[in-house]
Amino acid sequence: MPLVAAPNPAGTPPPPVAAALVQALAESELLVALFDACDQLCWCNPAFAQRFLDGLALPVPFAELVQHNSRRGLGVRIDGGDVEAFLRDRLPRRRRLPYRAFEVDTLDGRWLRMTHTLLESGWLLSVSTDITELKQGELMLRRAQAQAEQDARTDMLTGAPNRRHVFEYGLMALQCCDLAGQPCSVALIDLDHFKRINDGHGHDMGDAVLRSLAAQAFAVLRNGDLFGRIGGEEFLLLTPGARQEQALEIVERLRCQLQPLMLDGGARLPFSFSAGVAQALSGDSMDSLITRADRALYRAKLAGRNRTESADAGDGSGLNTASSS
Ligand SMILES: Nc1nc2c(ncn2[C@@H]2O[C@H](COP(=O)(O)OP(=O)(O)OP(=O)(O)O)[C@@H](O)[C@H]2O)c(=O)[nH]1
Repeated sequence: MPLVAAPNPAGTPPPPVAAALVQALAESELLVALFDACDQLCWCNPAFAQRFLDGLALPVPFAELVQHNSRRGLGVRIDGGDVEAFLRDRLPRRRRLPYRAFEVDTLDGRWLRMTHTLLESGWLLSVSTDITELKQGELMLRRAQAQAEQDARTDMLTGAPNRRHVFEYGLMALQCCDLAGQPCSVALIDLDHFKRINDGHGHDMGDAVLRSLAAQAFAVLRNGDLFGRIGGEEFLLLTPGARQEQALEIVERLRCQLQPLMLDGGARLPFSFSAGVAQALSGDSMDSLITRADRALYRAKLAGRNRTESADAGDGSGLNTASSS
């Protein structure tokens, strides 16, 4: 007999509709459960039973259901793993709102989106959907996005921050130091006769030298310092909070301790760099600051390389010379 639409679709369905509803719940992949006013699980559909009942006979108290599934390694993941504390916290809160929707992850690594509807009778209808695949996709997307953001800031050859990131971080550091009345210095670092290394040992060996310099620089950095690659064989060390003399000390420590590249067979390929150090003046941009460091670097190259020169009045800074070789 064809079903006739009920005059009040929200009211009690006629028996055939009620039977169809129960059948639909039985076949559904949704996890459906009904808890009575004393929080005993009184009815659930097969999907829920298969997942959480594991032979438990109904009615079963909510607390027992949680304990049972926690022991089986299938229950809700509980921070700190203290099931009793979880129950003490949750039991009074389960019926505070007429409707709640939330996500939980379970001990077997799956995710559920759950809804709790408090019925007028005081019973609680729980309907859950497995959203594990959705969550995994979301996680992969988040990881890919974080990786893309990291790649956009990183020089792929050396793993050091790239030019864009150095300039962005540098501008921020300049502004912060200026506001705080703190010094901020940079060292422009340029490998010496790098063309000769490329020509004499090959481009790959040149690449290995670039990587070696970056790795050795990371080892001398202080918290808040940044060492990045801003050009082919040109690097910038940014030292927020450091005066010119302190930046000079840091770069000199790196220069004097620089280890040669170890080649196959135990041979060593020594390399060096020259550097120019400059301290920011109020209102300096990254460009104006680097221009002064570049003039100091130029003098270091002219003076024979493998040395560090500091910006002085002649470079437009008005600061004293503090060179080292
Ligand atoms: N291996 C390698 N070489 C690079 C890279 N980027 C730039 N170079 C090389 O770096 C060399 C820079 O040469 P120059 O500008 O003449 O400088 P230099 O030989 O270091 O001489 P000085 O700076 O005057 O001491 C060029 O031969 C470039 O091809 C890179 O990513 N890898």
